[in-house]
Amino acid sequence: MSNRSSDRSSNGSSGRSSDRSSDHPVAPVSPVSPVARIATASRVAVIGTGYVGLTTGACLASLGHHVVCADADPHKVDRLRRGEVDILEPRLPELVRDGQASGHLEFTQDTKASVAGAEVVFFCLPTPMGVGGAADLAAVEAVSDEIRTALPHGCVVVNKSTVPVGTAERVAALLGRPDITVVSNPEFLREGHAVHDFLHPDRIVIGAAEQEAARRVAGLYAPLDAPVVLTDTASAEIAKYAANFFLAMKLSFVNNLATLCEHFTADVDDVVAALGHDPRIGPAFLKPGPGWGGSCLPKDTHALLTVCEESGVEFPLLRATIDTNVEHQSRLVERVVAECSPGPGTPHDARPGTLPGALPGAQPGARPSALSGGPSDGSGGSAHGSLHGVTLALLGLTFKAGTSDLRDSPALAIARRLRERGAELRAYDPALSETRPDLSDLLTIVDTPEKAVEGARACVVLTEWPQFRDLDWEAVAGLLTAPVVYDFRNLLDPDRLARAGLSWQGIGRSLAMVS
Ligand SMILES: NC(=O)C1=CN([C@@H]2O[C@H](COP(=O)(O)OP(=O)(O)OC[C@H]3O[C@@H](n4cnc5c(N)ncnc54)[C@H](O)[C@@H]3O)[C@@H](O)[C@H]2O)C=CC1
Ligand SMILES: O=C(O)[C@H]1O[C@H](OP(=O)(O)OP(=O)(O)OC[C@H]2O[C@@H](n3ccc(=O)[nH]c3=O)[C@H](O)[C@@H]2O)[C@H](O)[C@@H](O)[C@@H]1O
Repeated sequence: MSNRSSDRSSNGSSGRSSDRSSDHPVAPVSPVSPVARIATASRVAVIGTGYVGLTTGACLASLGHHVVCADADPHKVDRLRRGEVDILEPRLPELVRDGQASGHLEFTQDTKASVAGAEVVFFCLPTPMGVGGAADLAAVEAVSDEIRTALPHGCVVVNKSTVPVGTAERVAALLGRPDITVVSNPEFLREGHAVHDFLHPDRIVIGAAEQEAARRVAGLYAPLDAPVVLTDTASAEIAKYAANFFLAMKLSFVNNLATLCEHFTADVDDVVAALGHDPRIGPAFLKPGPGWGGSCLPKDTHALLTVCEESGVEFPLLRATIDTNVEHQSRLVERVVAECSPGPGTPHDARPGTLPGALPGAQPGARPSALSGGPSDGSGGSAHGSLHGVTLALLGLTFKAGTSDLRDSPALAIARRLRERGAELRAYDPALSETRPDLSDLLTIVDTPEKAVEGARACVVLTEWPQFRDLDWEAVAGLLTAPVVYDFRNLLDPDRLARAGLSWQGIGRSLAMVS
């Protein structure tokens, strides 16, 4: 394609306020600075009003475009028409209500009707993990079929969903409309920062076989101050998977690094700080945790793996990235099992220092050779320990702080493994205490942290909600039967916990180092 180029938008590059260079899971939600409105408004349809579609629709409307959003879920459409947004995204409810009030934003359940008069039609449809790990394109295919005859002559169909390479061509074939160009315009927003990221993107990637279609899509974003990468559809599709794969790779790297640090009584946070000063590496996205998850990183890495396997392309790093995540979670679970299993000589109500591998929480530094990690031989300790009769308190269930999304949450993956080992689980998550999703086959959701820890054998922090830092840890110590806190986000202040009489166990950091 002739328009392969990497350039900057006409607005230049200054002034963007993206906070991703310092991105880590506990980053505060960044303020969204105002963005100028468009000079020439377009008529846009957005199909699918989830995290990506609703954000796209509401933000494009805020720029001055006329947007009709369609969704197959009638309840969601009803709620949106009433201005009710059921996902946790700062500023999104306001943008939805403003868009409706100004007449720039409408919602319908009628997908076919939504495209009437549209110059640009966005697909923001789910592409979940399907059989064998491949991306399930059922929604994309169904909608292509549904709207093919209703699309206005010469309009542009834009795929914002994350899809395997070749999908733009496939959608074009399904539409069977030579007058219509299918453009790939992958989305890079993060949940919990969706509006900010949409209005202040690091880059806008547009893949198209026709310059005119690419220009029309780029024009929609004209007020945003962002670099635009114009390319072909295959490159745009690969760029999206490559970004999520690279992010996952950083996390698998840092989680393995944490294990290495545990082995040598080093401090992973200091190691990352040292790495991060090198501008070729940077500090972002290197916070160790309970494994990476969420609605996209797991499904996208698996989908890319399937693409590689099907096309006969070897990409060993990708397999290693996925496997490392699973192994990391096993290691964390085995740590808990090894220390909390009510085996001989491990009484349920043991005090600090009497647990195998536990650190004397009230005396940081008293055992400098003791690591926050459990067995560091890579095996993660005994795989045979049982947690039958053991109650554990889980703090945090969402896949990261700032969202209520549970899709592929590492917290749930760890909970499932602990449950398989026989543990009774009581969980508190600030984003779920009102909605209380039914997870009754796995755990009990309670509405305060105190109810979670009362009578529990230990507490496991799985999501980095900042408010956990300020819990009444003295009260927690009094409610747990053994005063151990597994901080799998390195969120808490170990000295603060020690003062409360709790033994803190983080990832990749020894108590000797943190004190
Ligand atoms: N969630 C995220 O942070 C990001 C997601 N993506 C990608 O964007 C795509 C959408 O993701 P989300 O917005 O998270 O999904 P979502 O699950 O939140 O929303 C999808 C919406 O599409 C609707 N839908 C499903 N089938 C439909 C049909 N046949 N007709 C009309 N509406 C239909 C659903 O009712 C739902 O409201 C996926 O490919 C995802 O990988 C890309 C970047 C960020
Ligand atoms: O394609 C997508 O859907 C999106 O996927 C991720 O965004 P998101 O799923 O919102 O979540 P992230 O903030 O990337 O976090 C993913 C996982 O990594 C974990 N994480 C993240 C950063 C870190 O330093 N450490 C860490 O453990 C989080 O806790 C979480 O489990 C990408 O960051 C977005 O750019 C992308 O658009």
